[in-house]
Amino acid sequence: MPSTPNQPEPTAPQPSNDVAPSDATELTLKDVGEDGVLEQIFSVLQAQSAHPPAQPPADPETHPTSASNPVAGPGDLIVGPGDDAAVSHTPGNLVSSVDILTEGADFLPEWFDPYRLGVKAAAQNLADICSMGANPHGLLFALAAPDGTPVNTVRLLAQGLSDEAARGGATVIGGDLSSSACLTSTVTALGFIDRDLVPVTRSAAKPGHDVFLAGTVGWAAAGLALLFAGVRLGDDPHLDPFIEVQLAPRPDYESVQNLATWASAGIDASDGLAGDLGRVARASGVRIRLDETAIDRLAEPLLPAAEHLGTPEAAREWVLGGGEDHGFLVCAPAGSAPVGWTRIGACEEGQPDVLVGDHSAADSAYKHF
Ligand SMILES: Nc1ncnc2c1ncn2[C@@H]1O[C@H](COP(=O)(O)OP(=O)(O)O)[C@@H](O)[C@H]1O
Ligand SMILES: Cc1ncc(C[n+]2csc(CCOP(=O)(O)OP(=O)(O)O)c2C)c(N)n1
Ligand SMILES: [Mg+2]
Repeated sequence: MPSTPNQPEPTAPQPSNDVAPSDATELTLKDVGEDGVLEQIFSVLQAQSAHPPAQPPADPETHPTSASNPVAGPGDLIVGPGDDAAVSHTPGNLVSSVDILTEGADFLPEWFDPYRLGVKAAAQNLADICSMGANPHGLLFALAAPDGTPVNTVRLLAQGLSDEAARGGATVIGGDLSSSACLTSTVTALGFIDRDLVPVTRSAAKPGHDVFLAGTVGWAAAGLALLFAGVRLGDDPHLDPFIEVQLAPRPDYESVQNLATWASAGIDASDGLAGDLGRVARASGVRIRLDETAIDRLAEPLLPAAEHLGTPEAAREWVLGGGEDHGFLVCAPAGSAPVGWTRIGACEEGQPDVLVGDHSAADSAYKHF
């Protein structure tokens, strides 16, 4: 039976290879020009494909995701970055998604960390592909940045993106550059699903299904609250893991391998567990009842962060309402989830809703506007 969800390892992801920052370290995008920036990005991506990524140590007890055994992606890249478009030899049906990270809405300059932002840009897109039951293949990296941005910032971004892509079984296959008043990274992810498999959509939950979680929920929200309160990585080792998940979420890609063979409906929890399940409930026409004991269990590890901020009740709120960990939520027949998944509730007949006790939480998803 599925047990405790995987805990993120507290170790920070680090740039994986020994690419020298080059003599362009102090130079800006304006100094080197568009071709110069591209050269820098390509050198990071090429070094990446020459060296398999070094992985932060994972504790197999708490983090079954085998970081040292990246998920193998489908398809072969025939033409990579540097031409008008990438060309891939691909199996299966195409699965595609895009997500934006923008200064102000998704991170603040006060805690901007380019390597980790690259990881986050890859993770949030790979999670969308995986939650459909597909295998990631490639990422397209569109970057708009002020012309005074250091070139090394872009190198680190590309490296974080590329390292996390490798962890998810994908590669960076192209992108675009533009100048802008503030930094915006837009990543498009492409993946594939076997033609004989049914994609895991939001609309296929049925009364009688159990609801399962792989990965974490609430850690990124705790990290965000800490960052807003002025806490930074390195200030307190007990708080670092939360900030780490906010800055560089690392979804449990291993658990979603073969998802389409056993799960019916699914979503990655980017906007909050209850709100995202609300989307599943509405799309499927089911009522989801969450197990309060499971929610309390998920809240427990967040208590150090909540107590640090003087708001112990926040732990539960982060679990139900916090996004950005990119934990995976699926609805599937009881008993069908493999090891690594935790049962957190069930689907039943009724008005579409997400119930925690008597409380409806279906409309709590994070909204940009
Ligand atoms: N600007 C847009 N144009 C077309 N479709 C969009 C746009 N923005 C969002 N969507 C679609 O709306 C749905 C919900 O988007 P979103 O909330 O961003 O999903 P997710 O949390 O999976 O990233 C997705 O299918 C997405 O493709
Ligand atoms: C400065 C700042 N404010 C707020 C947040 C919180 N936040 C931003 S986006 C988001 C939800 C997910 O983002 P979205 O871009 O909508 O991802 P999607 O649902 O499309 O996958 C949250 C909780 C943050 N990370 N940084
Ligand atoms: Mg989106």
